[in-house]
Amino acid sequence: MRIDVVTIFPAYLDPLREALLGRAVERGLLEIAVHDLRRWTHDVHQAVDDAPYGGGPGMVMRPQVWGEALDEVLPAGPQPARLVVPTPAGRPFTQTTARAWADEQRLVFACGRYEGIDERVLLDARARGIEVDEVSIGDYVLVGGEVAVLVMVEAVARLLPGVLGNPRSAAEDSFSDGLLEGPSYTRPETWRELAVPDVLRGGNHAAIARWRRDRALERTRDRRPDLLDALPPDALDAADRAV
Ligand SMILES: Nc1cc(-c2cccs2)n[nH]1
Repeated sequence: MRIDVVTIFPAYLDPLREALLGRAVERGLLEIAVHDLRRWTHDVHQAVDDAPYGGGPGMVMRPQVWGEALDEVLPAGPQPARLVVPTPAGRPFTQTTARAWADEQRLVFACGRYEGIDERVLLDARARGIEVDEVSIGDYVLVGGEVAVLVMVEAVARLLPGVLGNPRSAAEDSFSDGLLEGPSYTRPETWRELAVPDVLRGGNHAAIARWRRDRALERTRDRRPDLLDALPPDALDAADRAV
């Protein structure tokens, strides 16, 4: 997978070179290119935004600059690319989104200001046959899209083959079965007079699986009842419903 990010703050994306993602890039499991949007300005001030038509606070990012940037980064023609625009006004980005995008050849992220990018940039991209997704990472407002891109790139990249040490991690993490993950423990067996649950220290794998499922169901019911409501009718068996 190749990921391109267009932003006026390229350094904000440096964390993508660190740790797990940095190693995945070094190993050629994915490519990440970050582009400074100001490269496509032609005025001495390198202006990337302007006052909104119709008035109102803040600034809107100019279509000419974005148009030239995306013409270069996302050339027209038959390429399986997806343009992702983070915005508080977007559709929710979820683990389902991350899994779908993990199958893409190319993802191009456009980091805009909170007040947004001129709508015509998205209309033009769609008119050129490009899939455009406006997505939100949560119901709160950031200043720019860069942090949202870091979140989404990490959520997608960890699903790519070879990126995680143990592929079971991605298969069994929260949301993989529609539930939140339950509590985890490691050594020592007792810490500050708090003991690891006995069942986890025994060798009964069926009992451990049951205990973990029960804790996941309890936690999901307590913190995210909406996820329980969204489960398919046959997702919970009699033992689950007894929790
Ligand atoms: N979920 C979410 C996205 C955003 C922004 C994207 C671009 C500027 S602000 N805020 N909150």
